[in-house]
Amino acid sequence: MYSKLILVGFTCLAGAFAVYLGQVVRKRLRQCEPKDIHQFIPLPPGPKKMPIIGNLFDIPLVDMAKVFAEWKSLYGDIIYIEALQQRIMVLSSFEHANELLSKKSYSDRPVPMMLGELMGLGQSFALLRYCAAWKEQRKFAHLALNAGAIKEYSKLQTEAVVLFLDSLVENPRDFISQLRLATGRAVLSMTYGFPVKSSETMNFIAELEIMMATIGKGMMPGAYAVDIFPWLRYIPSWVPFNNIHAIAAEGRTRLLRVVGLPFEYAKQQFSSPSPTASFTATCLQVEGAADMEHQIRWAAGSMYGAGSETTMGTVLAFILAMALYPDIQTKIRMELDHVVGHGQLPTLDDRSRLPYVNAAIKEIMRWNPVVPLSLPHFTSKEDVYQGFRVPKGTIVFPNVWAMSRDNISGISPDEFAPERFLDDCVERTALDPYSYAFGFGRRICPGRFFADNSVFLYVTGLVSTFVISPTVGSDGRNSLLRAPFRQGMMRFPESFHVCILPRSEKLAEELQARAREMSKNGSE
Ligand code: HEM
Repeated sequence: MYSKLILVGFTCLAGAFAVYLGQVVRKRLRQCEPKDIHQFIPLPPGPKKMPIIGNLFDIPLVDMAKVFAEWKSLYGDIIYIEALQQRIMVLSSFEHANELLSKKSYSDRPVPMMLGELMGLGQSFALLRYCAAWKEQRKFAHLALNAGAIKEYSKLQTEAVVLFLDSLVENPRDFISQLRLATGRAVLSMTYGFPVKSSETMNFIAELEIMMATIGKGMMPGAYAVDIFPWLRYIPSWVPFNNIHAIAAEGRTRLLRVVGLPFEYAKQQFSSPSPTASFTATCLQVEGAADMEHQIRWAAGSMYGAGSETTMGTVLAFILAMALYPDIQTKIRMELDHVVGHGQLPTLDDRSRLPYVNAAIKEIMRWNPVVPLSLPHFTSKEDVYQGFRVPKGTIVFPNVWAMSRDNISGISPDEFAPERFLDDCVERTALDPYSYAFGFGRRICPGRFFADNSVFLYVTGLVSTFVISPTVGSDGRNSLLRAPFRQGMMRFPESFHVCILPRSEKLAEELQARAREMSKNGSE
């Protein structure tokens, strides 16, 4: 009897000890995981690092995306570099970018210290970390910019395009600054409900463009010393040669102005008897909007920076392509004349009947993608992918430029050829740029439907009413082939010259009459 009791007691003790031991082992393993185990896993390949500075001198200062694409033949599709402690991974194929950024959902963003934290732009959802505030702003953007909601804005988008085309009749040489104005007008009007052609719009665009220059500079990795050595922020402002605080204060003041003032206008407009449809008005209608005003203000304040220059750069690439490829311009025009009517400005309703135009729009986004390294994502935890370790805190660039260079269709990637997207022209069509040009996963561009409609209206408006050609002179086409491209996060042709002439005097007069009519109907 006693021996039975002892046996049962012993068995219970042994069982309890085994359970305890299991828990200890599991806990230890959890502590090891993932970090320690990952230490033994190799990082993805990349150029050899130097002590302390890493690959600092390997990182190209111009055409970064193109150089990274060339590295593909040396290191493969997943490249890893380090510069001054910053880890960077470049994904050069659509499959890897889609797998990591969309399916595994690397949705965080790296935030530059000067621009994001010291100036305060980190409150804008384009630069917010992956957090509750980002989710709120993102919901607002989805509400006001989804494929159905953007129909509200087609009138203002058409107005901005007509004003641009009208300006070309009188002043074709000024097409770049006129296009900057037009794309800015459309985004501001959509965001806050300003009339497309108004003095408020002009004033805000002037201020916003100054802010854009600051943002353009601050987005470059390591633009300010404080981005690389964040502790510099603690050096007091009275220390000689320390201008960090002065630069930050100036940027912060300007930013608060350009985000705050138009929002106040939109709020007033919203409470008037006949409010105009706009991004802000849509958000203010949401139940409980008063408690979320801060997020609405910053969601709206994100639009100009993200939407104006990207659209402009895309249309500039199209204008360059039309001067370089007159045969393709003729094909687009023939389709427009045939489907919509000679010299008629197409509307968004015509789009589904214009396959060649749609292929040409895809081709602009592929030929010279305006954000060739997209916007960087960021890893908020350790990971292992394809046998490689992906450390926490790695900046991840999807190399859109490399993705756009595919040869699947058999047509050289350097050629501007909409045919590569048409089933009846090639055996295998090229990878659809809508799958990569607007980014990936939860961070995908929320303005893509609005942008796509704008690009359609510019492309069709330009070709149906004007002829674009190289400027007269022996070196016309050659100088276009050497057109300088803006360097930085955004890449687009700048300061190039083309000849833009109306197809006929009658069409020019019709355009002018239409622009006058719009001004009379309350735009100014
Ligand atoms: C042709 C024009 C455009 C292109 C090529 C473009 C491309 C992109 C890309 C590549 C991203 C980064 C996505 C990612 O991180 O994975 C992005 C983000 C963004 N875009 Fe666009 N975009 C365009 C126009 C617009 C327009 C017109 C708007 C607004 C009206 C807009 C608003 C935004 C915003 C707010 C973000 C940040 C999203 C976030 O971080 O959650 N974009 N865009």
